Amino acid sequence: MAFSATLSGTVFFNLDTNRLRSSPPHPLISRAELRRWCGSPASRSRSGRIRSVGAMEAAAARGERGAEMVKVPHVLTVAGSDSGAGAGIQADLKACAARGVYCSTVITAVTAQNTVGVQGVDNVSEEFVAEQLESVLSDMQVDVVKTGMLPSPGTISILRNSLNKFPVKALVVDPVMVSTSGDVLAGPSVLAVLREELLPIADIITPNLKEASALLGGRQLETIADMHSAAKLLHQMGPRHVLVKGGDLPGSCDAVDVFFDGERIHDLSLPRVKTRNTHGTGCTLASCIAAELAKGSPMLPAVQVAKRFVENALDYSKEISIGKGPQGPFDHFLTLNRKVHNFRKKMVLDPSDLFLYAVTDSGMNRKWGRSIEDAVKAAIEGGATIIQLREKDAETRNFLEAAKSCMEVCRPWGIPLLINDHIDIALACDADGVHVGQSDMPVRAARALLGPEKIIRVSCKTPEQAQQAYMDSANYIGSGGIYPTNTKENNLTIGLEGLKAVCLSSKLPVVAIGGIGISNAYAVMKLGLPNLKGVAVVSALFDRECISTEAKKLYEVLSRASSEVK
Ligand SMILES: Nc1ncnc2c1ncn2[C@@H]1O[C@H](COP(=O)(O)OP(=O)(O)O)[C@@H](O)[C@H]1O
Ligand SMILES: Cc1ncc(COP(=O)(O)O)c(N)n1
Ligand SMILES: [Mg+2]
Repeated sequence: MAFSATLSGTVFFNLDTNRLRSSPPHPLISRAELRRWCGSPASRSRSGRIRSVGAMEAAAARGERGAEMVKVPHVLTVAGSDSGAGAGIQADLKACAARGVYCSTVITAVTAQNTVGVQGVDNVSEEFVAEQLESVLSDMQVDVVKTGMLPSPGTISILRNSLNKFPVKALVVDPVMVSTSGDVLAGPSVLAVLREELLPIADIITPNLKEASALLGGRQLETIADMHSAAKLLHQMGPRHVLVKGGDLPGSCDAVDVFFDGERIHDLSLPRVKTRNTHGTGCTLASCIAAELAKGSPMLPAVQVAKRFVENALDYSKEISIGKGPQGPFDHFLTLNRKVHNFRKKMVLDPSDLFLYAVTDSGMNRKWGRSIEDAVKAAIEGGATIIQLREKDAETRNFLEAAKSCMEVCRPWGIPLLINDHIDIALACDADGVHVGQSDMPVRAARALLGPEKIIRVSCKTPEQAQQAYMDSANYIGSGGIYPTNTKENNLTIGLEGLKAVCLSSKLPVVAIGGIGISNAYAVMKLGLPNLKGVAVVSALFDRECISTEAKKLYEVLSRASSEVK
């Protein structure tokens, strides 16, 4: 297939001929230089990596060679500012960032707004809207334009002219008119020009019930059947697709939006989240649609993804409290509601946390008829300094529930909780980190998923593995099996000699594991090895009748050994 990527209009690559050329030939950059900068043709064409001549010149001026540029999907939002940052430009920026898309902004109005309502509106002059549009569209490769508050007919005409001059891949029109608080953001004067100039060139319009009604001259919209008719009538005004949003549909326990593509009606339904934090849902939905379109999605999947994103964000944010008014903003990044505020959150590992490392075992808890939360609680009461959940045969859903409950147990004590192997579960319950074995997810990949603040423990049997763990940005090492153990099948026993070799070569703190219990913990700690910060135990705690008593005894033995070697 002839694949010719037009790279910023100046550099072309053709897969058939395998040739790169700059057009016209660049006076400063030779063809060989061009090829070197752009990297291998195969990787570039597949990943869409590009380099414009302008960017190459800038890199050359900085003395850089070989770096690649990546074209990112780009949404331009033309909308009003919300000082409370729940809706408008601010929601658009957050939505695009959350969806991994670059967002530039042309501000049409500045509102003084909070969770109570809109206290003031100051429209940006039409000339200055035009100037912002020219600045962005003439320079940046905008894929999709999304509109929000367009407060005057003149602003709409200016936008239409800019889009004629700088065509984009798609236009998403959210015909913002009234805020959810009931305040007017764009009066009836915009209706005619909106219908005549913008709707006909829109790829999708996303009115809520009030806006659909206003566009249709005050038609009553009270049922889903009304929304179907409205979608069809609005489609006749020219947009390629119509989404009539039913966030405000009275008496429905689902949030139903009606999508019409000119042929088929789709009722898009998701559970209605019970929350006051719905300020900005419309702006967010339209921005997410724009973001998905900018990534290359077809329309219906873009709308479905966007709707799920809004529902998910509302669900995550249902308990957050910002502002005193009836309609709060929500959290686009799904982070504000983590229940960490009252607790000491471990951000980095303190090596002394490794002292008595308790690793749970579902089989043993079952045998003794204990819940995992109770087992963890007892271990902590007895002196365990860190917990690792190792639920080899639990189903993901049950494991996540157990992990969440154990987090509730650990947090008030300031005890870190790690998840064995399952990075998804660690992320979902906001655990302090993970433990990975040599055949699990590689540490680098785990780090990329977990970010810089989570703890990663990796199993190492040899000095080479210990060095690799350090280079891969693990936080510490679990080394073993020190003694033979029943907990892990076919586990090579490295003995105290093996532990010594790992500890002496490791730049990371080490915790010893494997067959350690009350009878031999002393011998391990008594080695007094540099970096050896503690022992990890499974059966010695969890395969005993009284976990907290065993933990206490172990803690005492370890304390005695470590005070003797100091
Ligand atoms: N409580 C809710 N739970 C789930 N989805 C909702 C809720 N409220 C609104 N939505 C969804 O958010 C999007 C925005 O809809 P809506 O609130 O009607 O628009 P606007 O913010 O423009 O008034 C729609 O997809 C709608 O279904
Ligand atoms: C500046 C500005 N633009 C748009 C909205 C609508 O918000 P919603 O997303 O709740 O419809 C708003 N309240 N303020
Ligand atoms: Mg809206």
